Amino acid sequence: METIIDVSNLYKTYKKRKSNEIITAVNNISFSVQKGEILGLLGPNGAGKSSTIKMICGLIKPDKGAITINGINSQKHRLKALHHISAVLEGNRNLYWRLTVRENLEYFAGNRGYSRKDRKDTIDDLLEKFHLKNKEKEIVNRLSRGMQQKLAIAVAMLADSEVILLDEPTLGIDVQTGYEVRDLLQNIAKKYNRTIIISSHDMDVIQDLCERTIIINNGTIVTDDRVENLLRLFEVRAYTITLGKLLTKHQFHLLQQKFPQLDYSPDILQSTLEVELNNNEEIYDLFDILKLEQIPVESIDRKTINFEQVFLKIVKGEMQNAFIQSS
Ligand SMILES: Nc1ncnc2c1ncn2[C@@H]1O[C@H](COP(=O)(O)OP(=O)(O)OP(=O)(O)O)[C@@H](O)[C@H]1O
Repeated sequence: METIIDVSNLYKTYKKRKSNEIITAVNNISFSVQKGEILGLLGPNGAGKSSTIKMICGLIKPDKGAITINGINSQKHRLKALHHISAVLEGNRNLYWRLTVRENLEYFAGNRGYSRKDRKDTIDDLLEKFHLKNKEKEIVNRLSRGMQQKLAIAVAMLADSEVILLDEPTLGIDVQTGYEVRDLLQNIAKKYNRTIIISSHDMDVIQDLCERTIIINNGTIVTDDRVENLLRLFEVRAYTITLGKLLTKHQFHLLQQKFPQLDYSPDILQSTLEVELNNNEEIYDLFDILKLEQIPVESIDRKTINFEQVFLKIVKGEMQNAFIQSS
C-alpha cells in the first residue's frame, strides 16, 4: 500500500462576521489515504467535512498542520501537489454554467492539453458512460442538479488526476440519479484505480461506496474504520431475547436496574427483551438474573443494526464506551 494523501494535525478556525466569535471547524485532524482507496468522510452538518476537503484541495488554508499529496507538501509546493487532485465541490463550481455540456468538456480537455483526436474520443466516451449523450448540446444552467453533478464528475475525470475529492456528491439530487452517481463512482474507482475521498452526510452513499469511513463530529475524528467493522462492533452487543413467560413488575425493574437500555415487549404468547450491552460478558449477567427468577429463555438472536443507527450512536458518543470494551 502506498500513501497518496497524508493529513496531519489540521486546524481551521473561522471568525464569525458579526459577533467576531471564533469557530473551530477542524480541530486537530490527522489521517492518511492509500492509493486506490475510497474513503468516506461522514458527519452531521457543521462537523468540519467541507473544511477538511477544501483544505486538501487547496481552496482554504489550514491554520496549523500539514497536508502531503503524493509526498509533496501542499503548502510549500501548492501547484505541484494539487496537480494530483481534482475536486467536485458543492455547487459544482468546476463548471461553466453558460456553456453546453460538450463545450464544458471541450474547454477542460483543452486546458489539460488533450490532442484534438484524444479530446474527441475521451469526451465521447465520457458522455456515453455518464449517460449525458442526449444532453450534450444543453446549456449547463438548464440541466437538472443531478445532470450537473454527473457532468461535474465527468469534468473531474478529464483531469486524469489520481485523487478525486467529492463534497456531498448526492446532495439535492433525486433518488434515481443518486443511484446513478453512486454506480458511476464505483465504476470509476474500480476501472481507473482512482483514489476517491467523499464527504457526505448520506449514510447510504458512504456504506455503498466506501471501504473505510472517518466519522467527524465537532471538528474531530470520532472513529476511523471500515464500515463492516463498525457494524460488527455494534451488532454483537445488541440482542433480542424471547422469553417463555411474562415478567412481573419486580422482575422487569430488577433487569432494568442492571440494563437501563432494556426494551421489554410483553405478549402472552411471546415476550421479548431487546438489550444493548456494553460488553459481551454482560450477557451472562443477564442470563443469571433470568435463571434466578426462573424465567425460561426460548431464543436469543443478535439484532441487526444498520449503519444509520451505528452512526447516530457514534455521534452521540456511545462509541467511546464500545472501543474501550472491545480493546
Ligand atoms: N466561511 C466560513 N465562515 C464562518 N464559519 C464557517 C465558514 N465555513 C464553515 N464555517 C463553520 O465551520 C463549521 C464546520 O463547517 P463545514 O462546512 O466544514 O462542516 P460540514 O461538516 O461540511 O457541514 P455541512 O454538511 O453543513 O456543510 C460549521 O460550524 C460552519 O458553520
